[in-house]
Amino acid sequence: MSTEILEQPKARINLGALKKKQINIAVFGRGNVGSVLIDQLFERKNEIAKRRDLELNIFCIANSKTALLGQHISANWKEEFTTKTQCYSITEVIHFAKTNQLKNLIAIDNTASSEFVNHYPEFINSGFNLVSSNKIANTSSLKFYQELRGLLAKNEKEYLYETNVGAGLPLIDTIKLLHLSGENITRIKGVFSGSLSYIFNSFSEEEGTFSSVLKKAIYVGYTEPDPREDLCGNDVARKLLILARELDLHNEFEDISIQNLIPKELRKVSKETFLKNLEALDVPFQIKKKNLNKGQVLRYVGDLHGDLSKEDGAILDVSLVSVSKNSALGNLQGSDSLFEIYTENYGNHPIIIQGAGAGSKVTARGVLGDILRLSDKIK
Ligand SMILES: NC(=O)C1=CN([C@@H]2O[C@H](COP(=O)(O)OP(=O)(O)OC[C@H]3O[C@@H](n4cnc5c(N)ncnc54)[C@H](O)[C@@H]3O)[C@@H](O)[C@H]2O)C=CC1
Ligand SMILES: N[C@@H](CC=O)C(=O)O
Repeated sequence: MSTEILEQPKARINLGALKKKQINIAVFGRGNVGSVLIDQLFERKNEIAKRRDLELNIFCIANSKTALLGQHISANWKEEFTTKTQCYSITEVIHFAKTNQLKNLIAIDNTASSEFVNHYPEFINSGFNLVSSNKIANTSSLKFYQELRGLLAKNEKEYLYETNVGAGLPLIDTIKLLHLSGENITRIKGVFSGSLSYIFNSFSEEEGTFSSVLKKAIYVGYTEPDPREDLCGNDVARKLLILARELDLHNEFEDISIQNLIPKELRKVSKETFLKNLEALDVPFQIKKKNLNKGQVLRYVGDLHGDLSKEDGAILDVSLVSVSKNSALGNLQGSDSLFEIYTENYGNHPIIIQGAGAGSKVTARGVLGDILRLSDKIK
């Protein structure tokens, strides 16, 4: 019997040359979060291409006034942004995507602008998916919120916003899954703000004035573009409302009871005047600190409670409280947020999610996570 050695057939398919799925990204807002996100995208691009067969391509980078548009923007974007930008409108960006036949589109909203949110429907109708760190769309009227979801479903588009609550922490996804799987969430309580966590953790422990700690929080990028949004409680209130709506509760922003931390005379002045007068906060907060009992510290807390099984049964409170230094909330360090999620089956032992609740790096990483999640969903 003779044995024939068969020659191995030559591979006919060059797998390396197979086209990767190209995801075309327009980034709006190139401030703290936006610019770190763009850098992270360029840093991770090759690794992601290798591991996920995805080509993440940025074709637009814009701030409030000007935009850089190009089929493939390079890692040298900062320099190009100073030399090659143009005034733009959203319609022009959409037109650019159409004429260049760009598919698999994602618009990223890293602004804090309500005006920009008004363009979401235009993006969706033009074939864009959305990712946002901006919390405004989810905290506008319930009517807008529901219509947006209707429009997304009609156009088979996605909208991800994991960084809206807890920056890079996996919070919204966890709440969504618990709720969808039928685990009854009965209460969510905690320190929702990274900046206010940092401010009260430092101020309660250290000798410095309130304004000096606040200035540092602004400087490192923990606060909102207008820090009054944090200090007046709106930012924490928004986060509370976003979580409430994830649980299908029908609350409006006006339903939230909010303790405003800004002295009355500084609430309506311009941002510049406010920033020049931060020292006006020193005495009121020094008094609050002095009035604390031994072993207590200040924490700014959000609380979603009441009857969460009824659409209109929830109570939403945002307030400054004194807690024992030895409690979970009292123990917080740095800019950590802490979310206690109480559910029927977990009883009195809440699921706890804790970690940095603000900062451009963790937030940008969370936005990048949403881009990757969305890229997987795009067929
Ligand atoms: N800083 C943080 O730790 C976190 C921030 N966020 C959210 O991220 C968003 C951005 O925050 P930052 O980067 O700190 O703000 P930033 O003030 O540093 O940057 C905002 C950017 O948006 C641009 N912009 C404003 N209006 C615009 C418009 N109509 N069209 C296009 N661009 C516009 C500005 O020119 C600027 O480039 C905010 O919505 C904030 O709530 C969310 C989680 C954590
Ligand atoms: N200003 C916010 C930033 C994240 O949402 C905060 O302090 O938590």
